[in-house]
Amino acid sequence: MNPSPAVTAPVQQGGVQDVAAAARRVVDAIVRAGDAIAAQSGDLATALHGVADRIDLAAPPLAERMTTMWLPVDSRLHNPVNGLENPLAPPLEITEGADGDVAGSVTLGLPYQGPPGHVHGGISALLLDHVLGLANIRAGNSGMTARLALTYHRPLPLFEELSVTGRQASVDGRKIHATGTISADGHVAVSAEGLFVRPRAEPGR
Ligand SMILES: CCCCCCCCCC(=O)SCCNC(=O)CCNC(=O)[C@H](O)C(C)(C)COP(=O)(O)OP(=O)(O)OC[C@H]1O[C@@H](n2cnc3c(N)ncnc32)[C@H](O)[C@@H]1OP(=O)(O)O
Repeated sequence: MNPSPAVTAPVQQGGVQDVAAAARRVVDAIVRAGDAIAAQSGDLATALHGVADRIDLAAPPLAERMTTMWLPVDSRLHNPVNGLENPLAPPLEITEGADGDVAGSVTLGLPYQGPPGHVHGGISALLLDHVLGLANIRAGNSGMTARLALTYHRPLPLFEELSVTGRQASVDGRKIHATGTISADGHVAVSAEGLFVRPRAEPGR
């Protein structure tokens, strides 16, 4: 039997992952500081634009980047959930369960706030869509999200470690069902049922 495809990417020190981590820190600091940085806003904006200009100068043409970033390892590095090279990714730390399930842990700060002190519901959907998708990839049968039904049982706290789980439940032709949860302090706060549809095979493939 083939081993299930890996859904985690290697952690690297000193590369693009460090730059993404620094950018994440900037986002968090801006949201935490709020009006406290109003007096320095001109200087700060100029400095940050300067950093963005340096990075833009080094970036390849978009079409080139769009090709290389979908190589299998790169897609695990740049996605907006556990992609360590993507500053938008919280990032969720993924572990692959021995039983084929996928689990993740993450602690979310103020940039992800919805209700006061709690996680925005759309962020929960993002985490679960991704982890259910990864569980399907691990199971060797994956597809596009066609429907994602979420139940919000209780508010999900910021600043506490959250556990995210996903598992493939069944496969019916091109239709794949997967389920998952997000828990805090051992209590399920959000549960999900997803329908994923494997794209039709292209003619000649
Ligand atoms: C590290 C890498 C990270 C990897 C993990 C990432 C996971 C993230 C996953 C995503 O976020 S994907 C992006 C969000 N999803 C989309 O953009 C999908 C947009 N929709 C589509 O592209 C198409 O609608 C889709 C491929 C889902 C289905 O189109 P098809 O033309 O292949 O479906 P078709 O009409 O042939 O239906 C096939 C079966 O699925 C059913 N179906 C399709 N869409 C449905 C739907 N929306 N709700 C319920 N059932 C649906 C349909 O009824 C039918 O059932 P039966 O076989 O029983 O008749």
